[in-house]
Amino acid sequence: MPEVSKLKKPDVKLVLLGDMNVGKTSLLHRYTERKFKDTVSTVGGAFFLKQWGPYNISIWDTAGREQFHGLGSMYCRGAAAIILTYDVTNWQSLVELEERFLSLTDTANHDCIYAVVGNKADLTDLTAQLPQTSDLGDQTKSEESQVLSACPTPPASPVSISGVLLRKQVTHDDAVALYGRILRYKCLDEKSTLPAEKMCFETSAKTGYNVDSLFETLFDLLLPSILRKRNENQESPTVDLEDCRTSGGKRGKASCC
Ligand SMILES: Nc1nc2c(ncn2[C@@H]2O[C@H](COP(=O)(O)OP(=O)(O)OP(=O)(O)O)[C@@H](O)[C@H]2O)c(=O)[nH]1
Ligand SMILES: [Mg+2]
Repeated sequence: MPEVSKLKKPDVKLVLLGDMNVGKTSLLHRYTERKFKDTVSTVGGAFFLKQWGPYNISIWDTAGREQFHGLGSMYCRGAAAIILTYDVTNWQSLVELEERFLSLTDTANHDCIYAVVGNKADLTDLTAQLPQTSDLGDQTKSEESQVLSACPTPPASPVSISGVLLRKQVTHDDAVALYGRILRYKCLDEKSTLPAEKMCFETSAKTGYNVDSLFETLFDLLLPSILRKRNENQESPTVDLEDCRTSGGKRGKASCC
């Protein structure tokens, strides 16, 4: 797997959360391996280390199945960024984020960054069906031009290249509204935190649509956390047990609101 190593010490932790079948594992495969592969439903969780410039970012892919729910808060402990993933064709997958997954983030860092991500956009949007240039070799680039020349302007009617588009069940506005509720749950001021327009994405793990943009936006936003952590480690090379106990100790919902 390119740029992925299991030996280096991670600087920060990013966690993918969301219901089963929304495409968390596929998003990670697409980003790390540049492919859309067959997946099996994740058991427990899986860990990848991504080298981002001189920094190492651990990315945790978690299981969405209810039976693994208890593990979620453990995976979120000390997280610097959490991707809350839903499926744009499945309204319930957005509801589950709020009802089942949001409370798991209580163990994340107090300054954790949240992204709300609607995956499988290729099923509902024509633009998300076009292959992403960054993922294409020369041969596939010419295939892309064929697709583009066969479709010089996007058709007005919802007819897709690969078949009939599905009805979008979750709109961008629904995701933005959820992002606002997440900020309120976290007792964060909307004016002083990252804006919803920047933190709500629609992606397709299948075509690669917006996948690099999602991960790389988050990595850039994580830079201050990484630098702070590296500074702290240089200043105090000894282990602070109190800090260890509370590093994931985000204030609980009840205590902050
Ligand atoms: N059309 C389309 N299908 C997708 C996309 N992403 C994932 N899938 C399909 O959705 C199914 C579930 O994908 P996974 O990546 O295994 O989902 P998951 O969220 O990791 O599921 P759990 O591990 O059970 O929590 C698979 O059949 C994927 O091929 C996408 O962007 N577009
Ligand atoms: Mg999975």
